[in-house]
Amino acid sequence: MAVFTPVDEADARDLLARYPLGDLISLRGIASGIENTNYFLTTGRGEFVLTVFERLTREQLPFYIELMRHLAERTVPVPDPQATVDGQRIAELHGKPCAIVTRLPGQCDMAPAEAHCALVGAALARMHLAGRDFPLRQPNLLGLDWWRATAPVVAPYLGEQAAAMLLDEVRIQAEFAQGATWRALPEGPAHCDLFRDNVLFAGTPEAPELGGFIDFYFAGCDRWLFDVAVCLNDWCVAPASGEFRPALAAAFLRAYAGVRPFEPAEYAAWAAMLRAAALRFWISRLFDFHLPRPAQTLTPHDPTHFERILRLRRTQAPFPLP
Ligand SMILES: Nc1ncnc2c1ncn2[C@@H]1O[C@H](COP(=O)(O)OP(=O)(O)O)[C@@H](O)[C@H]1O
Ligand SMILES: N[C@@H](CCOP(=O)(O)O)C(=O)O
Repeated sequence: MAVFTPVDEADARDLLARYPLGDLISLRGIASGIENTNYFLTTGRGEFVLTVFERLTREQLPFYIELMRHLAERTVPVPDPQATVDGQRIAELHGKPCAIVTRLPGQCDMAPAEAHCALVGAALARMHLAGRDFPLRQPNLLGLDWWRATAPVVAPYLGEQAAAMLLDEVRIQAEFAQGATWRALPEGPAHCDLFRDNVLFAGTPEAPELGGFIDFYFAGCDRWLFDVAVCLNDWCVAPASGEFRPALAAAFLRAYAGVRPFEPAEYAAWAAMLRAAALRFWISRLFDFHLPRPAQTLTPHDPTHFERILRLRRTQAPFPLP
């Protein structure tokens, strides 16, 4: 359950008094999610999501909030942060920063078909292109520097072989990030966590329509190919083994490349990037599993899933880019 900060109707009314969004009609806590407190908020002007930020500070939020605003303005389907009557998109509730964003239609689909993968691939490429003129810069805060700092912290919780693989992969990724191929990769604002639970679909399972992308709070400027690799490792694999499902991977990559064709450096970097994406989530899952935050009440995600995926990506040829 992801309501860390309880919000009652009186709180919501007080908050809404600062926004031109009409009166409160209903307020309902959202059970899923692991980072923030989220409520569905219905007002006289429509349906919104109220997020109370549990981890991010007010100073860290403008990058995420302005990025969503920038993308929404360019018709990428993402939550649109609403402004108060005095033009602020970040407010405060119970001493924590909060935001009200538009509610996107649909639900996530944890068993996607080719049609879902194609919709997400094309929209991800559109999102990357739409972010090119976004003026704020913030690195992916869970990128290489964080892997280097955190891998030695979590390695003692692993067996000898797994710890050796973890530290070896961090070393390889650090070398890779020093090279000309990495420097030539196109980059810009990236979602960095576009897993199946962060994409909503309307329509029907047979004829899905994209509701949009949510949960931008791990976003940062990174190589666009990293976003593609994060998606491939989640959307296009058999859940038990982590092996690629070729039809899903092909549908995703073809749709992405149909909007933004891959560049030569991206072909050269693809195998390393699939490993980087597996490493990123293996480390964060190990960290959440072995060193949970004091207030964390949720079951952490299984780290061994990404250990398995990393091992596969280190030993098998990658699914080819089109
Ligand atoms: N803008 C939105 N539109 C519709 N549903 C949303 C929106 N934002 C969040 N949700 C719902 O809230 C859930 C948790 O949100 P999420 O951002 O993933 O939380 P967390 O950051 O805590 O992981 C999502 O799975 C989705 O059901
Ligand atoms: N996608 C990450 C966990 C981040 O959680 P989210 O609910 O905020 O997307 C993982 O699967 O490890």
